[in-house]
Amino acid sequence: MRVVISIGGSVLAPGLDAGRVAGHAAAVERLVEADCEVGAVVGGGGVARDYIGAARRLDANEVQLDQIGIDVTRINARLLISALGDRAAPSPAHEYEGAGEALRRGDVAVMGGVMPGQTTDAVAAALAEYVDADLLVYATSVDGVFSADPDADPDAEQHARLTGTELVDLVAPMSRGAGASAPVDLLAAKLIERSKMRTVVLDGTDPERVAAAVLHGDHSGTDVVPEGSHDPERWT
Ligand SMILES: Nc1ncnc2c1ncn2[C@@H]1O[C@H](COP(=O)(O)OP(=O)(O)O)[C@@H](O)[C@H]1O
Ligand SMILES: O=c1ccn([C@@H]2O[C@H](COP(=O)(O)OP(=O)(O)O)[C@@H](O)[C@H]2O)c(=O)[nH]1
Repeated sequence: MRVVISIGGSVLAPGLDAGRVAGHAAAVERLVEADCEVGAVVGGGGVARDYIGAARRLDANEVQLDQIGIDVTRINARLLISALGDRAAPSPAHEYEGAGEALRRGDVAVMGGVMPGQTTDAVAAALAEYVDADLLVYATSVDGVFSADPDADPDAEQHARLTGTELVDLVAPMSRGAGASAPVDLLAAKLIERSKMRTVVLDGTDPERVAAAVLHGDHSGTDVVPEGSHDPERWT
C-alpha cells in the first residue's frame, strides 16, 4: 500500500518536543515495516504563524509571508527526517518528482511546502495524486471535518463521511490568508475531488491513530470518499 500522510505542524511540533517528533517517526516506521510506501508532508504550525505574524507587522506581502511559511515547513520536515534517520531521503523534496524518486528508491519521502498561495494540505493532495497513492491521511489537531470550527463552536458537528465535492463546498467559504486555519485548504479539496483520492482527516495528536487508520482502517475522523460511493461501511 502507498500512503501519503500530511502531518500538521501543530501536531508534529507544537512545542519543539523531540519525543513527539520521535513518536511520529515511529508510527511511520511501523507503516514501512508493514510494507507501506510512505510520503510524509509536514506543516509549519504555530511557529510558522508566529513568523508570518511578525513579518506581516513588518509589511511583508502575502507571497513573502508564504515563503516564510514554506521555510518553516521545511525546517519541520528536517526534524522528521532527523527522527527517521536512514529510512528517509536526506532532505525535504522541493518538488513532486524528487519525492516520487525517493519512494521508488524505497525511502520515506518527506516534503514541506512548495509554492506560495497554498498550504501543505495541497502539497499532500498533489503528492498523493502524483505517486498514485492508495490513501491520503491528514493528521491534524481536530478529529475530522466539522460543520463549523470545533475549537470556536461547541455545537459544531463532525462529518463522518463526505464526498470530495461536499468537502470543496465546505471549505470554499473559509478565509485563506497566509497562516489561516481550516481542516484542509481549498486547493487540497479540489485535488481530492478531481483525483477521487481516498482520504481521511483525523486527530493525529497521538501518532498511533495514524498507523491504526492506515493499517486497519480504524479511526473516528472523517472519510472523504469518491463520488457515488454508497458503501456505508468504513473502508478497510
Ligand atoms: N469546519 C472545520 N472543521 C474542522 N476544523 C476546522 C474547521 N474550521 C476551522 N477549523 C480549524 O482547523 C484547524 C486545523 O488546521 P491547522 O490549525 O492549520 O492544523 P494543522 O497544523 O494540522 O495544519 C483546527 O484547529 C480547527 O480549529
Ligand atoms: O506549499 C506551501 C506550503 C505552505 N505555505 C505557507 O506556509 C504556511 C504554513 O503551512 P501549513 O501547511 O502549516 O499551513 P497551515 O495549515 O498552518 O495553514 C501556510 O499558511 C502558507 O502561508 C505556502 O505558501 N505554500
